[in-house]
Amino acid sequence: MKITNVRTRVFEWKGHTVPPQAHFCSNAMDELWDRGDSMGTFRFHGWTTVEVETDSGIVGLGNVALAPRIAKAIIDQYLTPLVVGQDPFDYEYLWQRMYRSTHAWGRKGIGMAAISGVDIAIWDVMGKALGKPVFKLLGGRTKEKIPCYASKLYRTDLNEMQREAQSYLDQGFKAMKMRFGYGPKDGPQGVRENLNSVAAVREVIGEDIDLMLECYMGWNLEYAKRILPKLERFQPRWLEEPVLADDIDGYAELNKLTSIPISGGEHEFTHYGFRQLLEQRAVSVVQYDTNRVGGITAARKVNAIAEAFSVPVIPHAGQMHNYHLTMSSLASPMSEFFPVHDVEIGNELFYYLFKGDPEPINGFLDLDDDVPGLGLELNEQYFDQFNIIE
Ligand SMILES: O=C(O)[C@H](O)[C@H](O)[C@@H](O)CO
Ligand SMILES: [Mg+2]
Repeated sequence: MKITNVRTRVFEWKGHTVPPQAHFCSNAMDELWDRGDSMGTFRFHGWTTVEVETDSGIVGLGNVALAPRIAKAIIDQYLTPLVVGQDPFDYEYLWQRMYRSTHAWGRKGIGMAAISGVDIAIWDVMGKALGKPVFKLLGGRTKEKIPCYASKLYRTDLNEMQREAQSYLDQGFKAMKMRFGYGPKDGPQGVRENLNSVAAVREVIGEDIDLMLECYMGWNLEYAKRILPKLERFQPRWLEEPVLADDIDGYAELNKLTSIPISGGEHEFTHYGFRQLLEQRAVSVVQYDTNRVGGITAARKVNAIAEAFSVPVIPHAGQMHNYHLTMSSLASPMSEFFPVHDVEIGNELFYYLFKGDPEPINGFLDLDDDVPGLGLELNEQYFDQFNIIE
C-alpha cells in the first residue's frame, strides 16, 4: 500500500457562538495589562482535517485543532512531500522523517501539531486496512469501558455553575472539571472568588465525586503557592496548568508543595517533552492531546514512559484520537469528556465537524471492537455552518 495524497481542509465555524464572558477562564493572557477578551486567543473555532489517501482506496482521517491555517500550510508544503509514495505501515519511519526534517522549527507547537494530524490519519489508514479499531493495534481493550469526567463548568454565576454541576450528577458522571475565573491580577478578592466557586460546586456534588480544578496557565508560581493550601480542604483530584507550560521548575515545586496533585501536558510535545516533565516529577497526571503531542506514534511512547513512572495519563479533550490511547493502556485510567453544547470555547466544535465519537452513559464511554480505524467520519450535516478552505 502507498500513500498517494494528503488532503487538508480548514473548517472555520460561522454559526452561532455563545458571546464571551468576563472571567470565563483564567489563562496565560491574564497577566498582561490589556484584560479585554483575554480568552480570545484560546478559542478553538476552526479545525484542520487531514485525509491521507492511498492507492488501495482507503482514506485515513486526522485532525489538528491548533492554528488551523498554519497547520494546513505546514502539512501541504512540508509534510505531504515526505509521506506521499510511502507505505503507511512504515509509520515510525514516517514520523521520524517528518520530525527530523522539520526539527529546526517544528519539534514543539504547531509544527508538531501538524505532524500529529498526519500521523493520526496514518493510523486510521492502518486500522481500516487491517479491519481493526486503532486501539487493537496499540494494546487492545484494557477496560470494559472508559470512565470519563465531564469537563466544562467555566466560571460564571455561582448558581448557574451549581445547576450545571447538578446536571452532570443527573447524567451519572462521577467526576467533573471546573475552571477558575480569577488570578494574580485580581488580588485577594479574586482569591475569594476562586475559593467561593469551588465551595459552591463542592456543595452540590458532595465529597464522593471527583472534582478537578483548571487554571489554564492563568496563574504564576507565587500566586499558586499562596492559594494551594487554601484549596486543600476541597480535596481536588488535581489542579491543572497553574503556571506557563515552560515553567517546569514551577510545576515541580507546586507538585511537592501540598497534597493536591498538579496536572499538565496539553501544551507539551513529544516523548522528549514528557520525559523531562516526569524526570522532574513536575506533574502527577499527564495530559497530552494526541493531535498535538506527535500523534498516536508519539502518544503511545508517552504512555509507556508514564507507566514506568506510575503517573496516570488522562489525555486532554477526550475525542476519538485520544480515546484509543486510553482504551489501550493501563497507564490511562480515564478520559476527559466535553459536553455537547452551543459553540463557546470551541472544544465542542469537534462534534459539529466529526461524527462517530462515543456518547457517555453514566460517566462511561466505550469503543466498538468491530469498527476499523478510529471510527470517525466528517459530519457533513454542519458543513454549511463552516467556511471551508481547501
Ligand atoms: O483541559 C482542558 O479541557 C483545556 O484546558 C480546555 O480545552 C481549555 O478550553 C481551557 O479550559
Ligand atoms: Mg486544561
